[in-house]
Amino acid sequence: MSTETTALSAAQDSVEPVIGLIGGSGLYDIDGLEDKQWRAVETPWGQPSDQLLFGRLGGVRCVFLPRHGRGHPIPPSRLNYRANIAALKMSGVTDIVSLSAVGSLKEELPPGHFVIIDQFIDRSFAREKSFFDTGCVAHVSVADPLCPRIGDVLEGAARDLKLDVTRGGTYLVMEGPQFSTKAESSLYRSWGCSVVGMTNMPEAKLAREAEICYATVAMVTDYDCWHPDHDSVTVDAVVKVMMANADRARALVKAVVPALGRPRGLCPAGCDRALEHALITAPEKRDPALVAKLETIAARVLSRG
Ligand SMILES: CSC[C@H]1O[C@H](OP(=O)(O)O)[C@H](O)[C@@H]1O
Ligand SMILES: Nc1ncnc2[nH]cnc12
Repeated sequence: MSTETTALSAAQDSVEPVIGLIGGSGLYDIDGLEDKQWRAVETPWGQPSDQLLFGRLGGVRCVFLPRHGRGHPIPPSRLNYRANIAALKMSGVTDIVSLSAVGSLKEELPPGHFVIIDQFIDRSFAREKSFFDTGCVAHVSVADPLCPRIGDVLEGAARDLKLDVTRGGTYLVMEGPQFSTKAESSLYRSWGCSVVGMTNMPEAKLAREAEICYATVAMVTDYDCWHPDHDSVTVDAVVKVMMANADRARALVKAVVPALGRPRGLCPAGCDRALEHALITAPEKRDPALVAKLETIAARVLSRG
């Protein structure tokens, strides 16, 4: 390789991170952001849940999106997951930290506990799950659906802050909006799942298609409905625990953003190169209208033809 080519690929491989923060139930704003500004972002997939909040934390560029919109008007099945992820990608986001309220499926994960998720079982069924479609087909790997590099940073910060945290756990994504039956809750427990929630899929799959590193902090708010010594989950109970969790969630965000924002090389886990070998439709068979939409999330690979 010539010196010129080496310098060029080194430049392409260096990342100035922009941190995306997706706030779940109870987290509709982020405090401590400097130069903050709510701005509407239109995408070829429609409107995201709300305007996005742009700003800086410790000098690092951040973009916050309240997943359900401010005031929580949108239920999990009606979220425009594609628009949410496309809006973050179009805003330059390279790394997403998803913050979510979840029910616990294990005795040892009580309300107030944080779990840095490493796997999902996706039982959602009434959602658009891919940016790709007839006219441009792609199959990305989601064998490891969460970014371990961001997971390491989250774990280190959570331990420094002395939060009750577990590294690793499977998040069962249900369709909702009703909470689970006791039979469903027992089934998920028998599968070894750690927590249950309604939102992180297809969000994580779409982030992978958009080549954005994605990690989830699941904040336990309840024992769902399986625990003999605890009442079945209600929204009131979730909101109450989330209020108590909110300060810890904000402290964690403040701690991780400066570390995640340091200039770095490509993600060692390859999340940011997920489309490298994923496109299968021959260039001459691609639908130009779909390709034009995909330019917002997959320009890196589409430009090769
Ligand atoms: C308000 S309880 C149910 C609701 O909370 C979780 O949302 P998020 O992941 O955005 O915090 C859960 O998935 C449900 O959408
Ligand atoms: N028990 C539960 N089931 C689904 N989503 C939740 N979000 C918070 N608690 C939940």
